[in-house]
Amino acid sequence: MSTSVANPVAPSKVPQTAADLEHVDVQFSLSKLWENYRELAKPKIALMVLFSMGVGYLLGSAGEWTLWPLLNASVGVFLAVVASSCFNQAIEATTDSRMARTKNRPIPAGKLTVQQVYLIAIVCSVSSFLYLVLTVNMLTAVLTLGTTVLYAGLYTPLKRYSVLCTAVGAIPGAAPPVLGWVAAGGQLNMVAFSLFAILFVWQFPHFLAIAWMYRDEYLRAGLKMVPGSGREQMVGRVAFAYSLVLIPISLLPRHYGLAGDFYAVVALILGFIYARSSWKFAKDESRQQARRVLFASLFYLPGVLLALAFDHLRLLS
Ligand code: HEM
Ligand SMILES: CC(C)=CCC/C(C)=C/CC/C(C)=C/COP(=O)(O)OP(=O)(O)O
Repeated sequence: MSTSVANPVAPSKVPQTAADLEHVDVQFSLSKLWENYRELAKPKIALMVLFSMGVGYLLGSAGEWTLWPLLNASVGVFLAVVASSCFNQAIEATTDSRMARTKNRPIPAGKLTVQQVYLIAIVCSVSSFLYLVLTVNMLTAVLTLGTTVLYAGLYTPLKRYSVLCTAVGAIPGAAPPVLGWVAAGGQLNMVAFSLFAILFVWQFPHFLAIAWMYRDEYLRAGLKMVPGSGREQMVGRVAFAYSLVLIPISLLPRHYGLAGDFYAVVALILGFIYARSSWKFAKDESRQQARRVLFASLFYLPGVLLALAFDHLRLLS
């Protein structure tokens, strides 16, 4: 494992004497330390993962859910998300340093070394696996570890070689509700698959909009994230096609009896809003329209999951 990243501590800042040490602002250092670890964990994405997992847990427990197993599953999956993100940042230290969006992450900014981040990744991965085996169940532990392996071991290196990487990355991305489902004792059946399918398809307009916005950065960094080889309107059209496919897919939970008409109506309305933003993006590939697709995606997913959870509880009561 080699690194070209500079030593995080500049020599001029290293305290030389005991008197210097007294002047080290402990509070400042702690807040800096916290900032580094927060950046490593990608907290907003982690929150969305935990929320999706929580909804999967609620649906998988068929009305018999209790708080402790949910908290245990959340701890285990959170550790795996941190591990996944650390592996990703350690593997991509060089490409991250070439993009404005990622160049201030702890490794390219010289605040943590590649080795330190790999160490955190391994510790979090092992802790996640053991924690889930001991407090939840073996299936959840194995699937969560598999999710990290797929994300860090396949998707992340593939970004440099093929645009198909995003279809691979969408598999770990769609795993969270299934992890919650199996943590609650649910079987790996078509019902669990319907939750997976919603997140899987949802991701395409989400990351196509992002890939288009950052296409120049990705190109400079040598990452193959944008389909269509630069052809006009290609990215928008693909995003729109996926947003249309998402509409019938989003109705599967109703088909399997997880939720009822309330959910179906909300899913149709949100699906229409998401498809409309993608359609506008397809017609006018601009930064503003791409941002709107990203915004619609971040509104769609929690909205659909909330409606699903709410309607499921309504049917049970
Ligand atoms: C192949 C799949 C995915 C790719 C390539 C991807 C990529 C990205 C990127 C690059 C950003 C940063 C956008 C920016 O800085 O402007 C982002 C934002 C975000 N993504 Fe994804 N994403 C994927 C799947 C997911 C999944 C599965 C979730 C959650 C379950 C998710 C949740 C989010 C959230 C919440 C944000 C906003 C974060 C923020 O504003 O800091 N993404 N995504
Ligand atoms: C254990 C578990 C549930 C893990 C889930 C991992 C996870 C959140 C996957 C999301 C999907 C994804 C491909 C994100 C983008 O990564 P990127 O490398 O393209 O993002 P970046 O360019 O910002 O690093």
